[in-house]
Amino acid sequence: MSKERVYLYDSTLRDGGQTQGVDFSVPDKIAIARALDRLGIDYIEGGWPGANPTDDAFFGAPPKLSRARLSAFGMTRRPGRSAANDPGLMAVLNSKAKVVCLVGKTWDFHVTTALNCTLDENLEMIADSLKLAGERAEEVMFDCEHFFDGYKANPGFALACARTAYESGARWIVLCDTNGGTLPHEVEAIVAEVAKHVPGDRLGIHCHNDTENAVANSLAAVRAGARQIQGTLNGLGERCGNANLVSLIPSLTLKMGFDVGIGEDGLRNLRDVSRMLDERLNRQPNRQQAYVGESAFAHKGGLHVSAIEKDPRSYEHVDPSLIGNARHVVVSDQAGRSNILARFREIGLEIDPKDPKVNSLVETVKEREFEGYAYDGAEASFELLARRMLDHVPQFFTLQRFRVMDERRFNARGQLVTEAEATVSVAIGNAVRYEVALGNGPVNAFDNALRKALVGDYPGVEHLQLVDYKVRILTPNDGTRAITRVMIESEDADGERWTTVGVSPNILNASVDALSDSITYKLMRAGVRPAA
Ligand SMILES: CC(=O)SCCNC(=O)CCNC(=O)[C@H](O)C(C)(C)COP(=O)(O)OP(=O)(O)OC[C@H]1O[C@@H](n2cnc3c(N)ncnc32)[C@H](O)[C@@H]1OP(=O)(O)O
Ligand SMILES: CC(=O)C(=O)O
Repeated sequence: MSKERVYLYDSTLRDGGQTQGVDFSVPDKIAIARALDRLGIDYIEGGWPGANPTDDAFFGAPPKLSRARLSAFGMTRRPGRSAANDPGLMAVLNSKAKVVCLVGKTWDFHVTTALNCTLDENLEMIADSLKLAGERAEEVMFDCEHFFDGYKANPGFALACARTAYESGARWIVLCDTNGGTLPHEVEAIVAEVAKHVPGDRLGIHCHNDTENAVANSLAAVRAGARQIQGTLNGLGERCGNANLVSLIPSLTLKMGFDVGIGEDGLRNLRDVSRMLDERLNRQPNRQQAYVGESAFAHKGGLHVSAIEKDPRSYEHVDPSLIGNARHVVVSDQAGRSNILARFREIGLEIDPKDPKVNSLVETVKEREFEGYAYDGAEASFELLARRMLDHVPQFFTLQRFRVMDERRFNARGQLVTEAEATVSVAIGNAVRYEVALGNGPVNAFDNALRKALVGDYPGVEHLQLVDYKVRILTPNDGTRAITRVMIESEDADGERWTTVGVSPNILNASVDALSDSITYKLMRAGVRPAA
Protein backbone atom coordinates (compact mmCIF):
# COMPACT_ATOMS: atom_id res chain seq x y z
CA MET A 1 0.00 0.00 0.00
CA SER A 2 1.41 3.39 -0.95
CA LYS A 3 2.15 5.78 1.88
CA GLU A 4 0.15 8.93 2.38
CA ARG A 5 1.89 12.10 1.22
CA VAL A 6 2.75 15.12 3.40
CA TYR A 7 4.15 18.11 1.48
CA LEU A 8 7.13 20.07 2.79
CA TYR A 9 7.39 23.84 2.46
CA ASP A 10 10.73 25.30 3.49
CA SER A 11 10.83 28.88 4.75
CA THR A 12 14.53 29.06 5.68
CA LEU A 13 15.16 31.82 3.14
CA ARG A 14 12.18 33.90 4.33
CA ASP A 15 11.18 33.24 7.97
CA GLY A 16 14.72 31.91 8.59
CA GLY A 17 16.02 35.27 7.36
CA GLN A 18 13.99 36.87 10.19
CA THR A 19 16.27 35.18 12.75
CA GLN A 20 18.24 37.65 14.85
CA GLY A 21 21.88 37.44 13.74
CA VAL A 22 21.12 35.85 10.35
CA ASP A 23 21.71 37.94 7.26
CA PHE A 24 21.70 35.89 4.06
CA SER A 25 23.53 37.15 0.98
CA VAL A 26 22.28 36.30 -2.51
CA PRO A 27 24.95 33.55 -2.94
CA ASP A 28 23.89 32.11 0.46
CA LYS A 29 20.29 31.99 -0.69
CA ILE A 30 21.19 30.34 -3.96
CA ALA A 31 23.37 27.69 -2.28
CA ILE A 32 20.71 26.91 0.34
CA ALA A 33 17.94 26.71 -2.29
CA ARG A 34 20.03 24.27 -4.33
CA ALA A 35 20.70 22.09 -1.27
CA LEU A 36 16.98 22.04 -0.42
CA ASP A 37 16.17 21.12 -4.01
CA ARG A 38 18.66 18.25 -3.94
CA LEU A 39 17.14 17.10 -0.66
CA GLY A 40 13.74 16.83 -2.37
CA ILE A 41 11.74 19.56 -0.59
CA ASP A 42 8.46 20.36 -2.42
CA TYR A 43 8.38 24.15 -2.00
CA ILE A 44 11.17 26.62 -1.29
CA GLU A 45 10.09 30.05 -0.12
CA GLY A 46 12.80 32.31 -1.54
CA GLY A 47 11.87 35.53 0.23
CA TRP A 48 9.67 38.57 -0.20
CA PRO A 49 10.08 40.31 -3.59
CA GLY A 50 9.93 44.05 -3.15
CA ALA A 51 10.92 43.96 0.52
CA ASN A 52 14.70 44.37 0.11
CA PRO A 53 17.38 44.37 -2.61
CA THR A 54 18.67 40.88 -1.69
CA ASP A 55 15.27 39.29 -2.30
CA ASP A 56 14.81 41.31 -5.50
CA ALA A 57 18.20 40.12 -6.76
CA PHE A 58 17.40 36.52 -5.81
CA PHE A 59 14.04 36.53 -7.62
CA GLY A 60 15.59 38.49 -10.51
CA ALA A 61 17.91 35.57 -11.28
CA PRO A 62 16.55 32.58 -9.34
CA PRO A 63 18.50 29.33 -9.19
CA LYS A 64 17.36 26.62 -11.58
CA LEU A 65 15.62 24.00 -9.47
CA SER A 66 15.01 20.48 -10.68
CA ARG A 67 12.36 19.27 -8.23
CA ALA A 68 11.26 22.02 -5.86
CA ARG A 69 8.84 24.85 -6.70
CA LEU A 70 10.07 28.32 -5.82
CA SER A 71 7.59 30.39 -3.86
CA ALA A 72 7.42 34.18 -3.45
CA PHE A 73 6.04 35.46 -0.15
CA GLY A 74 4.06 38.65 0.40
CA MET A 75 0.99 40.06 2.14
CA THR A 76 -2.56 40.77 1.10
CA ARG A 77 -3.39 44.18 -0.32
CA ARG A 78 -3.51 47.03 2.14
CA PRO A 79 -6.91 48.34 3.28
CA GLY A 80 -8.44 51.14 1.24
CA ARG A 81 -6.91 50.30 -2.17
CA SER A 82 -7.43 47.74 -4.88
CA ALA A 83 -5.15 44.74 -5.22
CA ALA A 84 -3.89 45.88 -8.64
CA ASN A 85 -3.00 49.28 -7.16
CA ASP A 86 -1.00 47.91 -4.25
CA PRO A 87 2.70 48.26 -5.16
CA GLY A 88 3.78 45.78 -2.45
CA LEU A 89 1.44 43.06 -3.71
CA MET A 90 2.29 43.80 -7.35
CA ALA A 91 6.03 43.45 -6.63
CA VAL A 92 5.34 39.90 -5.39
CA LEU A 93 3.11 39.03 -8.35
CA ASN A 94 5.58 40.56 -10.83
CA SER A 95 8.41 38.41 -9.48
CA LYS A 96 7.28 35.70 -11.94
CA ALA A 97 7.51 33.04 -9.24
CA LYS A 98 5.22 30.16 -10.15
CA VAL A 99 4.05 29.83 -6.56
CA VAL A 100 2.88 32.75 -4.44
CA CYS A 101 2.19 32.59 -0.70
CA LEU A 102 0.28 35.53 0.76
CA VAL A 103 -0.09 36.17 4.47
CA GLY A 104 -3.28 37.73 5.81
CA LYS A 105 -4.86 38.49 9.13
CA THR A 106 -7.26 35.99 10.73
CA TRP A 107 -7.35 37.31 14.32
CA ASP A 108 -10.03 39.98 14.77
CA PHE A 109 -7.85 41.82 17.32
CA HIS A 110 -5.08 42.19 14.70
CA VAL A 111 -7.52 43.42 12.05
CA THR A 112 -8.83 46.19 14.25
CA THR A 113 -5.52 47.02 15.98
CA ALA A 114 -2.76 46.50 13.40
CA LEU A 115 -4.68 47.09 10.15
CA ASN A 116 -7.23 49.49 11.64
CA CYS A 117 -9.98 48.30 9.29
CA THR A 118 -13.25 46.36 9.56
CA LEU A 119 -13.50 42.59 9.66
CA ASP A 120 -15.44 42.65 6.38
CA GLU A 121 -12.76 44.66 4.64
CA ASN A 122 -10.16 42.13 5.79
CA LEU A 123 -12.21 39.34 4.15
CA GLU A 124 -12.32 41.39 0.95
CA MET A 125 -8.54 41.98 1.13
CA ILE A 126 -8.02 38.21 1.31
CA ALA A 127 -10.42 37.46 -1.55
CA ASP A 128 -9.18 40.23 -3.88
CA SER A 129 -5.50 39.47 -3.31
CA LEU A 130 -5.80 35.73 -3.79
CA LYS A 131 -7.96 36.04 -6.89
CA LEU A 132 -5.47 38.41 -8.52
CA ALA A 133 -2.58 36.17 -7.47
CA GLY A 134 -4.41 33.20 -9.01
CA GLU A 135 -4.46 35.02 -12.36
CA ARG A 136 -0.69 35.60 -12.22
CA ALA A 137 0.77 32.50 -10.60
CA GLU A 138 0.34 28.78 -11.17
CA GLU A 139 -0.26 28.02 -7.53
CA VAL A 140 -1.35 30.26 -4.67
CA MET A 141 -1.42 29.64 -0.96
CA PHE A 142 -2.64 31.60 2.02
CA ASP A 143 -0.84 31.88 5.37
CA CYS A 144 -3.53 32.47 8.02
CA GLU A 145 -1.54 34.68 10.37
CA HIS A 146 -2.30 34.17 14.11
CA PHE A 147 -4.89 31.54 13.21
CA PHE A 148 -4.89 29.74 16.57
CA ASP A 149 -5.08 32.91 18.69
CA GLY A 150 -7.73 34.17 16.27
CA TYR A 151 -9.73 30.95 16.51
CA LYS A 152 -9.68 31.08 20.31
CA ALA A 153 -10.85 34.71 20.29
CA ASN A 154 -13.44 34.55 17.48
CA PRO A 155 -13.76 31.12 15.82
CA GLY A 156 -16.41 32.29 13.37
CA PHE A 157 -14.21 35.06 11.97
CA ALA A 158 -11.03 32.94 11.85
CA LEU A 159 -12.92 30.22 9.95
CA ALA A 160 -14.47 32.81 7.62
CA CYS A 161 -10.94 33.98 6.70
CA ALA A 162 -9.82 30.40 5.99
CA ARG A 163 -12.99 29.65 3.97
CA THR A 164 -12.62 32.90 1.99
CA ALA A 165 -9.09 31.94 1.02
CA TYR A 166 -10.25 28.45 0.01
CA GLU A 167 -13.12 29.81 -2.06
CA SER A 168 -10.81 32.39 -3.67
CA GLY A 169 -8.67 29.61 -5.11
CA ALA A 170 -5.86 29.05 -2.61
CA ARG A 171 -4.39 25.57 -3.09
CA TRP A 172 -3.18 25.51 0.51
CA ILE A 173 -4.72 27.21 3.54
CA VAL A 174 -1.86 27.30 6.04
CA LEU A 175 -2.80 27.70 9.69
CA CYS A 176 -0.10 29.71 11.46
CA ASP A 177 0.75 29.72 15.15
CA THR A 178 2.41 33.06 14.64
CA ASN A 179 3.08 33.90 18.31
CA GLY A 180 4.09 30.29 19.04
CA GLY A 181 2.03 30.07 22.23
CA THR A 182 -0.36 27.25 21.31
CA LEU A 183 0.14 23.76 22.76
CA PRO A 184 -0.09 20.45 20.87
CA HIS A 185 -3.48 19.35 22.26
CA GLU A 186 -4.98 22.72 21.24
CA VAL A 187 -3.49 22.54 17.74
CA GLU A 188 -4.84 19.03 17.21
CA ALA A 189 -8.34 19.97 18.37
CA ILE A 190 -8.51 23.22 16.35
CA VAL A 191 -7.13 21.70 13.12
CA ALA A 192 -9.68 18.87 13.45
CA GLU A 193 -12.45 21.50 13.68
CA VAL A 194 -11.11 23.46 10.67
CA ALA A 195 -10.94 20.22 8.64
CA LYS A 196 -14.76 20.13 8.87
CA HIS A 197 -14.86 23.36 6.81
CA VAL A 198 -11.76 23.12 4.58
CA PRO A 199 -10.61 19.67 3.36
CA GLY A 200 -7.56 18.37 5.29
CA ASP A 201 -5.61 17.82 2.07
CA ARG A 202 -5.81 21.60 1.51
CA LEU A 203 -4.58 22.48 5.03
CA GLY A 204 -1.04 23.35 6.01
CA ILE A 205 0.61 24.22 9.32
CA HIS A 206 3.22 26.86 10.19
CA CYS A 207 4.40 26.84 13.81
CA HIS A 208 6.74 29.01 15.82
CA ASN A 209 8.77 27.60 18.66
CA ASP A 210 8.07 29.98 21.53
CA THR A 211 7.03 27.15 23.86
CA GLU A 212 9.52 24.67 22.33
CA ASN A 213 6.53 22.91 20.74
CA ALA A 214 6.80 23.87 17.07
CA VAL A 215 7.70 20.34 15.98
CA ALA A 216 5.12 18.71 18.28
CA ASN A 217 2.46 21.19 17.11
CA SER A 218 3.22 20.44 13.44
CA LEU A 219 2.91 16.70 14.07
CA ALA A 220 -0.35 17.29 15.98
CA ALA A 221 -1.72 19.20 12.97
CA VAL A 222 -0.80 16.31 10.66
CA ARG A 223 -2.55 13.88 13.03
CA ALA A 224 -5.65 16.07 12.70
CA GLY A 225 -5.48 15.99 8.90
CA ALA A 226 -3.16 18.80 7.66
CA ARG A 227 -1.03 17.67 4.74
CA GLN A 228 1.47 20.49 4.26
CA ILE A 229 4.12 21.47 6.82
CA GLN A 230 6.02 24.73 6.73
CA GLY A 231 9.31 24.85 8.60
CA THR A 232 12.96 25.77 8.34
CA LEU A 233 16.34 24.04 8.41
CA ASN A 234 17.65 23.74 11.97
CA GLY A 235 14.58 25.64 13.21
CA LEU A 236 15.71 29.13 12.15
CA GLY A 237 13.05 31.81 12.31
CA GLU A 238 11.62 34.88 14.00
CA ARG A 239 12.22 34.99 17.82
CA CYS A 240 12.62 31.36 19.02
CA GLY A 241 12.42 30.03 15.47
CA ASN A 242 10.12 27.85 13.38
CA ALA A 243 9.37 24.15 13.30
CA ASN A 244 12.62 22.38 12.52
CA LEU A 245 12.24 20.41 9.29
CA VAL A 246 15.39 18.45 10.11
CA SER A 247 13.56 16.94 13.11
CA LEU A 248 10.16 16.75 11.46
CA ILE A 249 11.23 14.84 8.37
CA PRO A 250 12.53 11.70 10.13
CA SER A 251 9.63 11.67 12.59
CA LEU A 252 7.10 11.89 9.74
CA THR A 253 8.78 9.16 7.71
CA LEU A 254 10.32 6.78 10.24
CA LYS A 255 7.72 7.01 12.98
CA MET A 256 4.43 8.10 11.39
CA GLY A 257 4.83 6.28 8.07
CA PHE A 258 4.27 9.28 5.74
CA ASP A 259 5.94 9.85 2.41
CA VAL A 260 7.44 13.37 2.37
CA GLY A 261 8.86 13.01 -1.11
CA ILE A 262 12.55 12.89 -0.27
CA GLY A 263 13.10 9.11 -0.35
CA GLU A 264 15.71 7.15 1.57
CA ASP A 265 18.60 8.97 -0.11
CA GLY A 266 17.19 12.35 0.92
CA LEU A 267 16.83 11.13 4.48
CA ARG A 268 20.47 10.01 4.52
CA ASN A 269 21.42 13.51 3.32
CA LEU A 270 19.66 15.27 6.15
CA ARG A 271 22.65 15.58 8.44
CA ASP A 272 24.80 17.05 5.66
CA VAL A 273 22.15 19.62 4.73
CA SER A 274 21.83 20.66 8.37
CA ARG A 275 25.63 21.05 8.59
CA MET A 276 25.74 22.98 5.32
CA LEU A 277 23.44 25.62 6.82
CA ASP A 278 25.61 25.92 9.96
CA GLU A 279 28.68 26.31 7.75
CA ARG A 280 26.99 29.07 5.74
CA LEU A 281 26.01 30.87 8.94
CA ASN A 282 29.43 30.27 10.52
CA ARG A 283 27.69 28.63 13.48
CA GLN A 284 28.78 25.71 15.62
CA PRO A 285 26.41 22.80 14.93
CA ASN A 286 24.17 22.03 17.90
CA ARG A 287 25.60 18.79 19.32
CA GLN A 288 22.28 17.87 20.89
CA GLN A 289 20.14 18.48 17.81
CA ALA A 290 17.64 15.64 17.49
CA TYR A 291 18.53 12.98 14.88
CA VAL A 292 21.50 14.80 13.29
CA GLY A 293 23.53 16.25 16.21
CA GLU A 294 26.93 14.86 17.12
CA SER A 295 25.53 13.70 20.48
CA ALA A 296 22.26 12.34 19.07
CA PHE A 297 23.73 8.83 19.06
CA ALA A 298 26.67 9.37 21.45
CA HIS A 299 26.71 7.04 24.43
CA LYS A 300 28.35 8.11 27.67
CA GLY A 301 26.92 6.12 30.60
CA GLY A 302 28.68 2.82 31.26
CA LEU A 303 25.34 0.94 31.46
CA HIS A 304 24.29 2.33 28.10
CA VAL A 305 27.51 1.35 26.34
CA SER A 306 27.53 -2.12 27.82
CA ALA A 307 23.98 -2.66 26.46
CA ILE A 308 24.47 -1.10 22.99
CA GLU A 309 27.46 -3.39 22.55
CA LYS A 310 24.96 -6.23 22.84
CA ASP A 311 22.26 -4.58 20.71
CA PRO A 312 22.19 -0.88 19.73
CA ARG A 313 18.38 -0.81 19.95
CA SER A 314 18.76 -0.90 23.73
CA TYR A 315 19.58 2.83 23.78
CA GLU A 316 18.83 4.09 20.25
CA HIS A 317 15.35 5.00 19.04
CA VAL A 318 16.31 4.65 15.35
CA ASP A 319 19.28 3.45 13.33
CA PRO A 320 21.56 6.55 13.06
CA SER A 321 22.70 5.68 9.52
CA LEU A 322 19.14 6.24 8.21
CA ILE A 323 19.65 9.98 8.66
CA GLY A 324 23.33 10.06 7.81
CA ASN A 325 24.46 10.07 11.44
CA ALA A 326 26.68 7.60 13.29
CA ARG A 327 26.93 5.91 16.65
CA HIS A 328 29.63 7.25 18.90
CA VAL A 329 30.98 6.15 22.27
CA VAL A 330 32.46 8.72 24.61
CA VAL A 331 34.77 8.21 27.54
CA SER A 332 34.45 10.05 30.85
CA ASP A 333 34.08 9.42 34.59
CA GLN A 334 30.64 7.91 33.73
CA ALA A 335 32.41 5.20 31.72
CA GLY A 336 32.96 1.54 32.40
CA ARG A 337 35.17 -0.99 30.59
CA SER A 338 32.62 -1.21 27.77
CA ASN A 339 33.07 2.47 26.86
CA ILE A 340 36.84 2.13 26.79
CA LEU A 341 36.78 -1.03 24.67
CA ALA A 342 34.22 0.41 22.24
CA ARG A 343 36.28 3.58 21.90
CA PHE A 344 39.40 1.50 21.18
CA ARG A 345 37.58 -0.18 18.32
CA GLU A 346 36.55 3.25 16.96
CA ILE A 347 40.14 4.49 16.96
CA GLY A 348 41.55 1.21 15.68
CA LEU A 349 43.50 0.24 18.81
CA GLU A 350 43.62 -3.50 19.32
CA ILE A 351 43.72 -4.79 22.87
CA ASP A 352 42.77 -7.97 24.67
CA PRO A 353 39.67 -7.04 26.74
CA LYS A 354 41.16 -9.02 29.66
CA ASP A 355 44.37 -6.97 29.65
CA PRO A 356 44.68 -5.42 33.16
CA LYS A 357 45.76 -2.17 31.50
CA VAL A 358 42.11 -1.64 30.44
CA ASN A 359 41.02 -1.46 34.10
CA SER A 360 43.90 0.83 34.99
CA LEU A 361 42.97 3.15 32.10
CA VAL A 362 39.35 3.30 33.40
CA GLU A 363 40.74 4.23 36.85
CA THR A 364 43.11 6.84 35.38
CA VAL A 365 40.32 8.46 33.35
CA LYS A 366 38.13 8.66 36.48
CA GLU A 367 40.96 10.14 38.59
CA ARG A 368 41.86 12.70 35.93
CA GLU A 369 38.22 13.69 35.43
CA PHE A 370 38.07 14.22 39.21
CA GLU A 371 41.05 16.58 38.84
CA GLY A 372 39.12 18.50 36.15
CA TYR A 373 39.89 16.85 32.79
CA ALA A 374 36.83 16.31 30.57
CA TYR A 375 37.53 13.54 28.09
CA ASP A 376 34.01 13.33 26.68
CA GLY A 377 34.64 16.63 24.90
CA ALA A 378 38.38 16.10 24.29
CA GLU A 379 38.66 12.88 22.42
CA ALA A 380 42.09 13.63 20.99
CA SER A 381 43.54 13.97 24.51
CA PHE A 382 41.82 10.71 25.49
CA GLU A 383 43.37 8.92 22.52
CA LEU A 384 46.82 10.20 23.45
CA LEU A 385 46.34 9.14 27.09
CA ALA A 386 45.15 5.67 26.03
CA ARG A 387 47.90 5.18 23.49
CA ARG A 388 50.54 6.34 25.99
CA MET A 389 49.33 3.78 28.53
CA LEU A 390 48.67 0.86 26.19
CA ASP A 391 50.62 1.40 23.06
CA HIS A 392 52.99 4.08 21.96
CA VAL A 393 52.92 7.76 21.03
CA PRO A 394 55.99 9.07 19.17
CA GLN A 395 57.93 11.75 21.06
CA PHE A 396 57.86 14.41 18.32
CA PHE A 397 59.21 17.12 20.63
CA THR A 398 59.90 17.86 24.29
CA LEU A 399 59.08 21.28 25.61
CA GLN A 400 62.04 21.89 27.91
CA ARG A 401 61.23 25.34 29.14
CA PHE A 402 59.26 28.43 28.24
CA ARG A 403 58.94 31.96 29.52
CA VAL A 404 56.27 34.52 28.67
CA MET A 405 56.37 38.26 29.33
CA ASP A 406 53.03 39.99 29.20
CA GLU A 407 52.85 43.74 28.84
CA ARG A 408 50.08 46.29 29.13
CA ARG A 409 50.97 49.91 28.46
CA PHE A 410 49.80 53.12 26.82
CA ASN A 411 51.52 54.03 23.56
CA ALA A 412 52.60 57.54 22.50
CA ARG A 413 49.03 58.26 21.27
CA GLY A 414 47.62 57.34 24.67
CA GLN A 415 46.08 54.09 23.34
CA LEU A 416 46.05 50.95 25.47
CA VAL A 417 48.34 48.24 24.05
CA THR A 418 48.59 44.63 25.24
CA GLU A 419 51.45 42.56 23.94
CA ALA A 420 53.22 39.38 24.95
CA GLU A 421 56.60 37.88 24.14
CA ALA A 422 57.33 34.16 24.52
CA THR A 423 60.60 32.25 24.43
CA VAL A 424 60.60 28.46 24.12
CA SER A 425 63.28 25.84 24.31
CA VAL A 426 62.23 22.64 22.53
CA ALA A 427 64.19 19.40 22.06
CA ILE A 428 63.52 17.74 18.70
CA GLY A 429 65.48 14.53 18.24
CA ASN A 430 69.07 15.43 19.07
CA ALA A 431 68.67 19.14 18.42
CA VAL A 432 67.44 21.89 20.72
CA ARG A 433 65.56 24.81 19.16
CA TYR A 434 65.29 28.12 20.91
CA GLU A 435 62.75 30.60 19.54
CA VAL A 436 61.17 33.93 20.46
CA ALA A 437 57.82 35.24 19.18
CA LEU A 438 55.35 38.03 19.86
CA GLY A 439 51.60 37.68 20.22
CA ASN A 440 48.58 39.72 21.24
CA GLY A 441 48.41 37.73 24.48
CA PRO A 442 50.43 35.09 26.32
CA VAL A 443 48.77 32.04 24.70
CA ASN A 444 49.10 33.50 21.22
CA ALA A 445 52.79 34.40 21.82
CA PHE A 446 53.52 30.90 23.15
CA ASP A 447 51.69 29.29 20.23
CA ASN A 448 53.67 31.39 17.72
CA ALA A 449 57.01 30.59 19.38
CA LEU A 450 56.31 26.84 19.63
CA ARG A 451 55.26 26.60 15.99
CA LYS A 452 58.34 28.58 14.95
CA ALA A 453 60.47 26.00 16.76
CA LEU A 454 58.63 23.04 15.19
CA VAL A 455 57.88 24.12 11.63
CA GLY A 456 61.36 23.30 10.20
CA ASP A 457 61.06 19.63 11.21
CA TYR A 458 57.26 19.36 10.98
CA PRO A 459 55.97 21.67 8.19
CA GLY A 460 52.36 20.46 8.73
CA VAL A 461 52.03 22.51 11.95
CA GLU A 462 51.85 25.65 9.84
CA HIS A 463 48.37 24.65 8.59
CA LEU A 464 47.01 23.83 12.01
CA GLN A 465 44.47 26.40 13.19
CA LEU A 466 42.87 26.96 16.57
CA VAL A 467 39.16 27.30 15.92
CA ASP A 468 37.89 27.42 19.50
CA TYR A 469 39.45 28.12 22.88
CA LYS A 470 37.36 27.67 26.04
CA VAL A 471 38.39 28.35 29.62
CA ARG A 472 36.40 27.06 32.58
CA ILE A 473 37.10 27.87 36.24
CA LEU A 474 36.79 24.59 38.17
CA THR A 475 37.18 25.90 41.73
CA PRO A 476 35.49 29.31 41.67
CA ASN A 477 35.81 29.79 45.45
CA ASP A 478 39.60 29.97 45.02
CA GLY A 479 39.36 33.30 43.21
CA THR A 480 42.41 34.02 41.06
CA ARG A 481 44.14 30.87 42.43
CA ALA A 482 41.38 28.70 40.94
CA ILE A 483 42.10 25.60 38.89
CA THR A 484 41.25 26.18 35.22
CA ARG A 485 40.37 23.81 32.42
CA VAL A 486 41.28 24.82 28.89
CA MET A 487 39.69 23.07 25.89
CA ILE A 488 41.16 23.78 22.48
CA GLU A 489 39.53 22.82 19.20
CA SER A 490 41.92 22.64 16.24
CA GLU A 491 41.44 22.23 12.53
CA ASP A 492 43.83 21.18 9.77
CA ALA A 493 43.93 22.13 6.09
CA ASP A 494 41.53 19.24 5.24
CA GLY A 495 38.90 20.57 7.64
CA GLU A 496 39.39 17.74 10.16
CA ARG A 497 38.75 18.94 13.74
CA TRP A 498 39.83 17.58 17.12
CA THR A 499 39.70 18.77 20.71
CA THR A 500 42.31 18.60 23.45
CA VAL A 501 42.27 19.51 27.14
CA GLY A 502 44.68 20.88 29.75
CA VAL A 503 44.09 21.46 33.47
CA SER A 504 46.20 23.54 35.84
CA PRO A 505 45.98 26.31 38.47
CA ASN A 506 48.01 28.30 35.92
CA ILE A 507 45.86 29.17 32.90
CA LEU A 508 48.88 29.46 30.61
CA ASN A 509 50.15 26.05 31.67
CA ALA A 510 46.73 24.48 31.01
CA SER A 511 46.75 26.10 27.55
CA VAL A 512 50.28 24.86 26.86
CA ASP A 513 49.28 21.26 27.72
CA ALA A 514 46.19 21.44 25.48
CA LEU A 515 48.21 22.99 22.64
CA SER A 516 51.02 20.43 22.92
CA ASP A 517 48.46 17.59 22.84
CA SER A 518 46.84 19.17 19.78
CA ILE A 519 50.12 19.31 17.82
CA THR A 520 51.18 15.81 18.90
CA TYR A 521 47.77 14.41 17.91
CA LYS A 522 47.93 16.02 14.48
CA LEU A 523 51.44 14.70 13.78
CA MET A 524 50.54 11.22 15.02
CA ARG A 525 47.34 11.08 12.90
CA ALA A 526 49.26 12.26 9.84
CA GLY A 527 51.74 9.39 10.32
CA VAL A 528 54.69 11.80 10.60
CA ARG A 529 57.99 10.20 11.71
CA PRO A 530 59.67 11.91 14.67
CA ALA A 531 62.78 13.88 13.62
CA ALA A 532 66.02 12.14 14.53
C1 LIG B 1 4.06 36.78 10.51
C2 LIG B 1 5.23 37.10 9.62
O1 LIG B 1 6.33 36.80 9.94
S1 LIG B 1 4.90 37.87 8.18
C3 LIG B 1 6.45 38.27 7.52
C4 LIG B 1 7.09 39.39 8.25
N1 LIG B 1 8.29 39.74 7.56
C5 LIG B 1 8.69 40.99 7.41
O2 LIG B 1 8.04 41.92 7.88
C6 LIG B 1 9.96 41.20 6.68
C7 LIG B 1 9.81 42.03 5.42
N2 LIG B 1 9.09 43.27 5.68
C8 LIG B 1 9.49 44.46 5.17
O3 LIG B 1 10.52 44.60 4.53
C9 LIG B 1 8.59 45.64 5.41
O4 LIG B 1 7.86 45.45 6.61
C10 LIG B 1 7.62 45.85 4.21
C11 LIG B 1 8.44 46.27 2.98
C12 LIG B 1 6.83 44.58 3.88
C13 LIG B 1 6.60 46.92 4.55
O5 LIG B 1 7.30 48.04 4.99
P1 LIG B 1 6.52 49.42 5.33
O6 LIG B 1 5.67 49.76 4.17
O7 LIG B 1 7.54 50.38 5.77
O8 LIG B 1 5.51 49.04 6.50
P2 LIG B 1 5.84 48.56 8.00
O9 LIG B 1 6.72 47.38 7.96
O10 LIG B 1 6.28 49.71 8.85
O11 LIG B 1 4.37 48.15 8.52
C14 LIG B 1 3.62 47.12 7.93
C15 LIG B 1 2.34 47.66 7.33
O12 LIG B 1 1.67 46.58 6.68
C16 LIG B 1 0.34 46.43 7.22
N3 LIG B 1 0.05 45.01 7.18
C17 LIG B 1 0.48 44.05 8.04
N4 LIG B 1 0.00 42.87 7.66
C18 LIG B 1 -0.76 43.07 6.57
C19 LIG B 1 -1.52 42.23 5.74
N5 LIG B 1 -1.57 40.91 5.95
N6 LIG B 1 -2.17 42.77 4.69
C20 LIG B 1 -2.10 44.09 4.45
N7 LIG B 1 -1.39 44.95 5.21
C21 LIG B 1 -0.73 44.43 6.25
C22 LIG B 1 0.48 46.99 8.63
O13 LIG B 1 -0.79 47.37 9.14
C23 LIG B 1 1.38 48.19 8.39
O14 LIG B 1 0.59 49.23 7.83
P3 LIG B 1 0.77 50.78 8.25
O15 LIG B 1 2.12 51.17 7.73
O16 LIG B 1 -0.35 51.43 7.55
O17 LIG B 1 0.68 50.81 9.73
C1 LIG C 1 3.41 33.67 8.06
C2 LIG C 1 4.22 33.58 9.27
O1 LIG C 1 5.42 33.61 9.20
C3 LIG C 1 3.55 33.47 10.54
O2 LIG C 1 2.35 33.71 10.62
O3 LIG C 1 4.23 33.15 11.52
